[in-house]
Amino acid sequence: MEEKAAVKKVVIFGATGSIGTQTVDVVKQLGGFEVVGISFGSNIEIASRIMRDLGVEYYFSKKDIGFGKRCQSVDELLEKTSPDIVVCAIPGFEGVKTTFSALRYAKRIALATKEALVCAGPFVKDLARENNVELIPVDSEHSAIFQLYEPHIEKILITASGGAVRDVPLERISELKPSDILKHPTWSMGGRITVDSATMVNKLFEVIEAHELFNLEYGRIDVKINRLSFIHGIVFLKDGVIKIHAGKPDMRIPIAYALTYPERKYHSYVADVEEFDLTLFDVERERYPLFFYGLELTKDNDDLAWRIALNAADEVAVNAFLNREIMFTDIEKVVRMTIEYILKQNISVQSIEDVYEIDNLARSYALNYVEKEVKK
Ligand SMILES: NC(=O)C1=CN([C@@H]2O[C@H](COP(=O)(O)OP(=O)(O)OC[C@H]3O[C@@H](n4cnc5c(N)ncnc54)[C@H](OP(=O)(O)O)[C@@H]3O)[C@@H](O)[C@H]2O)C=CC1
Ligand SMILES: CC(=O)[C@@H](O)[C@H](O)COP(=O)(O)O
Ligand SMILES: [Mn+2]
Repeated sequence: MEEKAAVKKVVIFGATGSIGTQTVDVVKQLGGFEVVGISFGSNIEIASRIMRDLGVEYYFSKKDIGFGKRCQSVDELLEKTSPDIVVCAIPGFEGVKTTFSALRYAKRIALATKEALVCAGPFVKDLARENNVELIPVDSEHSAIFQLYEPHIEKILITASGGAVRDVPLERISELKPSDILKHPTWSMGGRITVDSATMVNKLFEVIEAHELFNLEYGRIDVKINRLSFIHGIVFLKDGVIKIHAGKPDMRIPIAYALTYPERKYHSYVADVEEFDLTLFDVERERYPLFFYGLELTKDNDDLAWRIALNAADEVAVNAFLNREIMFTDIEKVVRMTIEYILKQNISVQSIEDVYEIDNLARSYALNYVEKEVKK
């Protein structure tokens, strides 16, 4: 008789967000997974709904939701729940910190928080190896490459949608407001990543993420625009074979794969040939200056310092933009100036403590720069 697989215990960090709530949908369809704990920021309404709906016992948040068992820290949440899988889906540097916690307790991390690999890729990978933690990407393009991956790779390609600015005349981009930039053409996501799609800082993060996950030199990672986000990733093998990963944009698919890997158990809509969009366009240099600025930096600087500064400054600038304190095009200034400041300090990142220190330094610089030089 076939043995029944044990139910897997899951903790979701960032449960009330776009990835978090889609993870809840997936778990409900799949069966065989029990959400034993969640963390969230301030959305008590959605958190309460998830807790009740799934019968979640533990949570961590600065807010008290009035029922369930509230933990005092992320570490306590992980200690109490002993999860098999942690879904890391908190954006920004807070997401980096909580991913480090997950690396000490989980057997598998379903990683949406790409910032962890951008700011601290080598440390994240070392800890995963030492603690025997499987690191499975959730980011759609990286899930695609992960699913296609085999040795003998010549190069890979990940796609970009082009974000909200892709069809806007260049001279009008600076006028765009948060409500314009938050209209993503293909995906429905949280605020930070949606703005990052428009600057293509998201794609710069993803190039770095692919470099870390698949140990590929930057020169072997290509980016093209696919307007419907129908193609997610392409792997070019040395024997001439090209493998394409495609399908309608739906984050539930990579989330489910990260939970069920190496099996596939999730059911979703299957696109018909009439819906295929296999056309790829070049990324325009003038439209996405930060993306190209960052790509230049990958060429001769493999130290982490500029990457930590990139994330910190972008986080500060995107917040300021969403709060209507700076213009969309000011994001570029804040990020460039902060990276240049950090590069001048000539700090080599040797430890996780250094990562925290540089984040602090870059964040303070960026905040000050926004306040003194760019605020409207
Ligand atoms: N959304 C997507 O399709 C994709 C997202 N990603 C990555 O996944 C991550 C999450 O993105 P997304 O789901 O879109 O983001 P959202 O903004 O939709 O959700 C963020 C979640 O994190 C919580 N949160 C935010 N700040 C804190 C904090 N300081 N402490 C504790 N919890 C916090 C929020 O809580 P609350 O709302 O309750 O305050 C919310 O639950 C990001 O790293 C993003 O780059 C990657 C690929 C695709
Ligand atoms: C869904 C997902 O993986 C996002 O990271 C996506 O890549 C964002 O869209 P852009 O291609 O516009 O950056
Ligand atoms: Mn992506």
